[in-house]
Amino acid sequence: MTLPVTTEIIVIGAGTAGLAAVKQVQKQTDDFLLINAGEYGTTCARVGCMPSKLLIEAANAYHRRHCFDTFGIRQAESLAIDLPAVFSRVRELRDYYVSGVMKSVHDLGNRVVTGRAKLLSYNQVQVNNQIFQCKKIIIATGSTPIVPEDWKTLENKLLTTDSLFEQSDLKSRIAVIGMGAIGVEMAQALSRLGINVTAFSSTQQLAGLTDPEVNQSIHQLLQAEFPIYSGDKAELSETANGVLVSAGNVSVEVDQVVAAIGRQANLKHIGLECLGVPLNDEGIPEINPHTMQVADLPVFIAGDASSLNMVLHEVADEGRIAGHNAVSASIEHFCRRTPMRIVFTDPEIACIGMTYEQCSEANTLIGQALFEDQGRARAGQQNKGVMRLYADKNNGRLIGAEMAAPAAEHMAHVLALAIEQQLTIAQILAMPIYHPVLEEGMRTALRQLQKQLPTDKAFDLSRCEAFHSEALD
Ligand SMILES: Cc1cc2nc3c(=O)[nH]c(=O)nc-3n(C[C@H](O)[C@H](O)[C@H](O)COP(=O)(O)OP(=O)(O)OC[C@H]3O[C@@H](n4cnc5c(N)ncnc54)[C@H](O)[C@@H]3O)c2cc1C
Ligand SMILES: NC(=O)c1ccc[n+]([C@@H]2O[C@H](COP(=O)([O-])OP(=O)(O)OC[C@H]3O[C@@H](n4cnc5c(N)ncnc54)[C@H](O)[C@@H]3O)[C@@H](O)[C@H]2O)c1
Repeated sequence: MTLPVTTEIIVIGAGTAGLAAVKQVQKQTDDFLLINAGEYGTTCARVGCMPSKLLIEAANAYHRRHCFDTFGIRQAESLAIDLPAVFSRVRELRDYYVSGVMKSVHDLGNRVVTGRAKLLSYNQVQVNNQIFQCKKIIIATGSTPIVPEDWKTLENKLLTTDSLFEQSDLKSRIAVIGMGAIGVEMAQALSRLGINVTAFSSTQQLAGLTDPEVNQSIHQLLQAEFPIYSGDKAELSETANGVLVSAGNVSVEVDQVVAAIGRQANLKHIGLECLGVPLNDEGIPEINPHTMQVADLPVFIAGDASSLNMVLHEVADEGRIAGHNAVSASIEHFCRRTPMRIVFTDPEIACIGMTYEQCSEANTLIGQALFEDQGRARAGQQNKGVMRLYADKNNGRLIGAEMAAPAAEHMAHVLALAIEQQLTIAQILAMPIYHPVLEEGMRTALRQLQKQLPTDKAFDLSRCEAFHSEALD
């Protein structure tokens, strides 16, 4: 082995978190190295957010044909899906998104080292038989789909989102195992693309929802499109023709399986044992979510690797916090944003702020809106789903929301801002809401909350002074 190479900062992992950390580090110094193993281009652009949304867009576009007749558009039955063409577009646009990331990595020039990093101590990293000595280490190694050892023998009958978007065609019967965000998104998309999908969920709760009303609503809507067996862990065994999926007393034979049973942090073989801090069952040390620091060591863990919140905007924040603290004279604490998760099913699922489960029953009021009869939703044949808003009984503030509703992705952002700003229901109702928009549904839920509060129920508008002009007053 050659003499150690010294550098100020080492960032391990060129994903969204790692690249965000590098950007932050570059504000102070160019004395850093970015070490990456595996493919460049980030999980988000390569095999995550972007290709999954591309597949969903194609599936939803095709699915719209079911309401064409209602709109007076005929001969929808002559439309057909061309799966190879669908996947080809997914990859073409995916490659475009990836190329943007590749350019930013390329611009880092010889600051980038390709190879698998392993920690030797809190200030030494080994890559390709070379030792690098540094002052601070940022670990942003991402996560990997969980695949039980005995499922791996199924080889190409078993897909994950790492392989799904590489397919040029799919077999006709697919089981999706796990109904978290990935499972519900992919099961609905594949079903809408004409695949005979059967879904399995070990829990009754879909996509992390905790509100039983919202969960029941989306469960019924999805169940109308494909069967969902929930409550038991699925087990797989190979058959001559495919795979037998068994859960409780249900057994279904399929051609292929998509495993969506969660993701695990890529920390297993990185050598965290050398840090001398306790590791949990998943091999993860305690990480301060406001600093991203591990204990009081010069080591930070950010992004999916931290397992704190595997969604992109949080992952990017964690990278920035870690990068900032790695080059700062002292460790700074940062507030985290209002929690927000959006799952791109139709209707979309969203959870903002406190979940139903986190709200105290004694201190929480609930306002609800059903979208079945909502004006704009009916106009667009999107009239399904429910929104539930939670307010603090004591101060009238909005504290959380769960929904499965059309355009939830947009309403979620408005609600997140309101929660972040600690607005009361009366203050939120003071904003203008246009007509006819889906947000009028949200106003229904807000008004329901307002009626339960001891504040002014009569008017959404606040009172002002008279103008003392006959014409205006
Ligand atoms: C199918 C799917 C859909 C998703 N959809 C959404 C969505 O709609 N919205 C949303 O907000 N989030 C979504 N996510 C989550 C989001 O994509 C991830 O949270 C995010 O991409 C994780 O970024 P990261 O930087 O932590 O990891 P990554 O982008 O995975 O980067 C980690 C990098 O580290 C490298 N690495 C690993 N080990 C080592 C090592 N020992 N040495 C050197 N390098 C190493 C890896 O090869 C990789 O290049 C989705 C995820 C998936 C899988
Ligand atoms: N729209 C989005 O924001 C989005 C989309 C996709 C993924 N993601 C992120 O990716 C991460 C991973 O997503 P995920 O859906 O893979 O994981 P998850 O942990 O959210 O869900 C996995 C589900 O599989 C179930 N399960 C586990 N073993 C099972 C078995 N043997 N049989 C049946 N069910 C089983 C679990 O009970 C759980 O409900 C999430 O944390 C999410 O943050 C986000």
